[in-house]
Amino acid sequence: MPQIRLEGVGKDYLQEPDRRILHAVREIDLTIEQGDFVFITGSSGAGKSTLLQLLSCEMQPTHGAVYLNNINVTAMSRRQRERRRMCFGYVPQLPTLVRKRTIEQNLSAVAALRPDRSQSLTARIQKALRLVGLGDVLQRYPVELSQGECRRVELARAIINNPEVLVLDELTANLDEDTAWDLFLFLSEVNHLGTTIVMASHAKNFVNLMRRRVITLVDGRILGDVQKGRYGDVV
Ligand SMILES: Nc1ncnc2c1ncn2[C@@H]1O[C@H](COP(=O)(O)OP(=O)(O)OP(=O)(O)O)[C@@H](O)[C@H]1O
Repeated sequence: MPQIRLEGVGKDYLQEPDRRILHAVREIDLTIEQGDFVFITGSSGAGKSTLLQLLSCEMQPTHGAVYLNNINVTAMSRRQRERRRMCFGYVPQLPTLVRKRTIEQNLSAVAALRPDRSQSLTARIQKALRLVGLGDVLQRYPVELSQGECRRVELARAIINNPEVLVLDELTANLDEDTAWDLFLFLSEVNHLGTTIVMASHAKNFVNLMRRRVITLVDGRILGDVQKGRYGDVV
């Protein structure tokens, strides 16, 4: 049974000021199995971020349905959908750390959603930060960290509740090669332990080195879906 299945999924946006309808994602049929590592590639505006938000139930489609473990999530109430969303760890494209909160406060809001009696919140936060290669930054504010460190904090927040699926939107954009490579190696290990990873990326070199499943979007449609693919593969 596929972990995630999209059937005829489309997303339209109403564009201001002329109220033109933009078909950002069109009639997508897609299945993702538990343990897959999938790159979503395509040029700017191809619909990658929209597709990630649709498949992780962050956004409702205009057409079609999203199934998680064969259950139609699109047909659920908002509250039921939000509960299902707990199985995802999501790092959006734009930074989302709250500037006026410490790193500990930023992570504890998410960690508290899935309490674990065997460990304190602080211990869990420290562990997640260590896993992504960060030292003691608990009492620091986002503005006191580099861009790469902030991305790592966002990744730590995404993994803290042991999600079944990690959905990552341009996690390594604007990071130096060493930092990006460290993150790709970390993600390989997480995937090896069974977590599904779906990642939008422009990082051509890394996509080519990793040789995982590569989905290529063009104008909101899937043009290529290649196992052990390379950036831009369409067959
Ligand atoms: N909230 C929105 N309202 C209106 N149009 C939107 C909205 N979000 C995205 N779009 C448009 O939908 C299309 C797809 O956007 P999306 O962000 O999914 O593409 P992308 O492939 O992730 O692009 P990039 O690589 O630049 O991040 C673009 O033309 C974008 O301008």
